[in-house]
Amino acid sequence: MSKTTPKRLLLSKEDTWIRPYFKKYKKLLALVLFLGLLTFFSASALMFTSGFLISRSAAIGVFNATLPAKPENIMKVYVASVLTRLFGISRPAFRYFERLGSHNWVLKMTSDIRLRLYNSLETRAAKAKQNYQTGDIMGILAEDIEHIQNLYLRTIFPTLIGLAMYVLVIIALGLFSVPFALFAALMFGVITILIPLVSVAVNQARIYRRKAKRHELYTELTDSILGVGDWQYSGRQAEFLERYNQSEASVREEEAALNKHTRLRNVLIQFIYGVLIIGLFIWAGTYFAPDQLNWVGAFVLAAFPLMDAFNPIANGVTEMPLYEDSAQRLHQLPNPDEEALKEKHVLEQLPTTGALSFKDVVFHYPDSNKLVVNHFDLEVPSGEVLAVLGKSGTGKTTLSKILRGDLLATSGEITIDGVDVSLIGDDMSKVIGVLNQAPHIFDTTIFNNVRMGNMAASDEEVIQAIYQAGLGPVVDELPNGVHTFVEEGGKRFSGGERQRIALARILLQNVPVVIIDEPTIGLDPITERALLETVFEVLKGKTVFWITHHLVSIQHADRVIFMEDGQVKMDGTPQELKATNEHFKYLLSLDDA
Ligand SMILES: Nc1ncnc2c1ncn2[C@@H]1O[C@H](COP(=O)(O)OP(=O)(O)OP(=O)(O)O)[C@@H](O)[C@H]1O
Repeated sequence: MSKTTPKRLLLSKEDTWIRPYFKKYKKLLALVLFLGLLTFFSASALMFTSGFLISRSAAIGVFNATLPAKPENIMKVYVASVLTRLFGISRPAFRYFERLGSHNWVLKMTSDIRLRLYNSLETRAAKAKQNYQTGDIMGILAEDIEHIQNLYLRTIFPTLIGLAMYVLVIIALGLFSVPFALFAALMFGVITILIPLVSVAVNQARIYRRKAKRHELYTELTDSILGVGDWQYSGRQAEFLERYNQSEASVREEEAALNKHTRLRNVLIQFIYGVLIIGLFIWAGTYFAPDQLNWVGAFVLAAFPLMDAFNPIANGVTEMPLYEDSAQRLHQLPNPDEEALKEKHVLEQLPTTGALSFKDVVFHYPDSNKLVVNHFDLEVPSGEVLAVLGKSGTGKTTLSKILRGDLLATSGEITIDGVDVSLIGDDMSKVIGVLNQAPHIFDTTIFNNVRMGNMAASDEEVIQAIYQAGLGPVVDELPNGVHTFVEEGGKRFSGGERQRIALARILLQNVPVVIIDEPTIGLDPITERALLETVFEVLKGKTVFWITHHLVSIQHADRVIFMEDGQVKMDGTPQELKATNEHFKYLLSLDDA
């Protein structure tokens, strides 16, 4: 949490998350405000007519059967009774429709914001995964968006309605007496303007603190629940509970301080009301002639419902810093509209030939400063088979994940046919296929597993890919052929056969680039060699990024690089390296053996 207050964003011109909805749903907003105004008008009018009715009835003795009632008096009482009934019905009716409208407005708007949040996170999934913990996103969804709902329901609507009532009441009083209207303007001004402003100034820091603590609580709790097994295995459940209870107590402490302030503020507001009501009583008592005293009761009673209109303003405005903080956090997310534009641009020119370019790429995992990829430079022409060798932990797999956009480079540029990989997004599966140690085999038929590579492919194309991947001899032996169920995880088939199913899927995907990350681990040398023969045969023409530890089939590579500490240490054709490089020769001899 920063101590300095950030530049105000909420409802400013730069606000792209909340302000635009005012325009988008402006008609419904105007209706809601109008209904709100009518609700309070009806409430005051109800009290006014009731006050008049009671005083008048008492004065003329309508209920006193011994006194004769004049027809004009009865008429006045009659009109007042009808109006009382009318306002008695219209007040809850307007309230109901105002609630319906305002909640409808807010739900529309928050559903738009949620969608926008999803798009924002989804368009840059890799970046989001790196930059936001799950708890962060929970915090945004649960806290920030809820705050924005409250911003409207508890602050903006009541404040606008309250201020409009304020103006109307002062004008109405001004018609009777300008000095008293000025006095009321001052009193109501203190309640609707001065107290809310002072309250927000006094509580701003505390509200930020409470929000930061609550957010920490969310993040911590989510992380801890996701890793609850670790807490249990390490026997530290008590420590976990202790930490959680401490965080919660600290949030409660802030809340208690805020509640105390709210109680004091409410007492002050009630006191000012008291002064105002007494003032109103005295003024009305002197203003109306002795035979018009029933208006006194009407005026005094009409003032009471105004409390309901003005009270929420102080509460709502005091919460502004909370909303401001939520607005700041939402604005830190990537702007989905801009991202969508970029992606649209990229979609029109999705890579087709597969020329790879790494320029000064640097990467470290968020929890470590070690540069796993360290100022890495490499150009791979389209159609080249590149073998990437190197000791365990030198960053080969990490580099391939950056290439696929699953991880976002800390700095540097990676492009395929000139297109920045981070912009390809969900379309990456149309550009890069992956054959790795553990291909995902779904619990369905061979045919369906392969079809997943390209749902638009025809049956013939699927079958062709299955045969190209060398599964012909296997499926021909099966009673149901390509429609045989693979069983869970493909356990009906051997490791080599599972890799061939994955290979068939890649063939159907028809991608320009394929990453091969040691798919032959665990296979016997004969199966390994046979699989690699098929792989390089069927992938001819594609750019292949082949991560390997040993040199079986290395003759299929056009070029070999050695990685060390996240950099290229050696680079050449297999023939060149065989002639010049001792380490390469040594590895070859190991494989031959
Ligand atoms: N998710 C992760 N978080 C933190 N560090 C990681 C993560 N994944 C990998 N590393 C670290 O990054 C370094 C490079 O790992 P990487 O898997 O890219 O190496 P590699 O060369 O592919 O290794 P191998 O040949 O064994 O597969 C290692 O030190 C590894 O411990």
